[in-house]
Amino acid sequence: MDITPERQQAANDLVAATREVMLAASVTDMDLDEMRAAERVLTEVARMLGKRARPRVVRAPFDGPATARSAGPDHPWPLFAYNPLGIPLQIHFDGDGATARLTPDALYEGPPDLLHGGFSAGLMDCMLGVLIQAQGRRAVTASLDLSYLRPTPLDQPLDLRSRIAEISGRKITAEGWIEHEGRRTVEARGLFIEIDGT
Ligand SMILES: CCCCCCCCCCCCCCCC(=O)SCCNC(=O)CCNC(=O)[C@H](O)C(C)(C)COP(=O)(O)OP(=O)(O)OC[C@H]1O[C@@H](n2cnc3c(N)ncnc32)[C@H](O)[C@@H]1OP(=O)(O)O
Repeated sequence: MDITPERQQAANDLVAATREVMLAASVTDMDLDEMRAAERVLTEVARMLGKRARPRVVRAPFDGPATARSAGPDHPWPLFAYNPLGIPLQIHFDGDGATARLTPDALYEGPPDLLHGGFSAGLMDCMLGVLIQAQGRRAVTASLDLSYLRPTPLDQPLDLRSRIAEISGRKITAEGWIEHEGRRTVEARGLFIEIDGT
């Protein structure tokens, strides 16, 4: 990553604040005038930040997850620290497995009071894909199968887990699941194919 630690921290803080704004803007029940005033402020902020922009969101280094994995389970790897659209995760690695804890808020609602299934799929793709990345392998998702076993609630802590199931040449199969209060709500199985390049 070609930015200094101070800039990384400032970018992470800005993204975290943006996420707060996204949630507040989605659920606000203020008066019309106040909403319009907030919109003007946000438009101005967007103009200010957009004066000098990169073509893409900052990428974390490829070997970040592997470094976190070798440092042990107490050194989580942060995901989506640079992108407010992603669901931020702190992924802990332990050998061939990964875990993360998340409390999804109103931004991630699908059915009333429940986590949107598309977000569950994205979370699983990340839990599986980053675990593979943490083994030092460059791989992309070829297929991802999900079973939605029971509804996944919002505003409650969820445990996300993944593990490597099988490696055969370039093909890596990984499994993952989402748990609420010890019961699985979603299960996933993904096939990842190793690729060349960066
Ligand atoms: C450059 C970027 C660097 C990135 C560095 C990593 C960054 C890490 C970030 C992690 C972040 C979180 C994880 C996000 C992960 C994504 O979101 S990845 C984005 C979504 N995925 C994609 O865009 C992939 C698009 N698909 C492709 O590029 C190509 O189809 C693939 C998957 C590379 C395979 O193409 P290919 O290399 O030509 O493979 P091919 O030789 O046809 O097949 C190889 C084997 O795989 C099997 N296979 C291939 N596809 C399938 C399939 N869909 N179903 C079943 N079997 C299949 C074949 O049957 C074959 O099996 P064998 O005959 O060897 O037994």
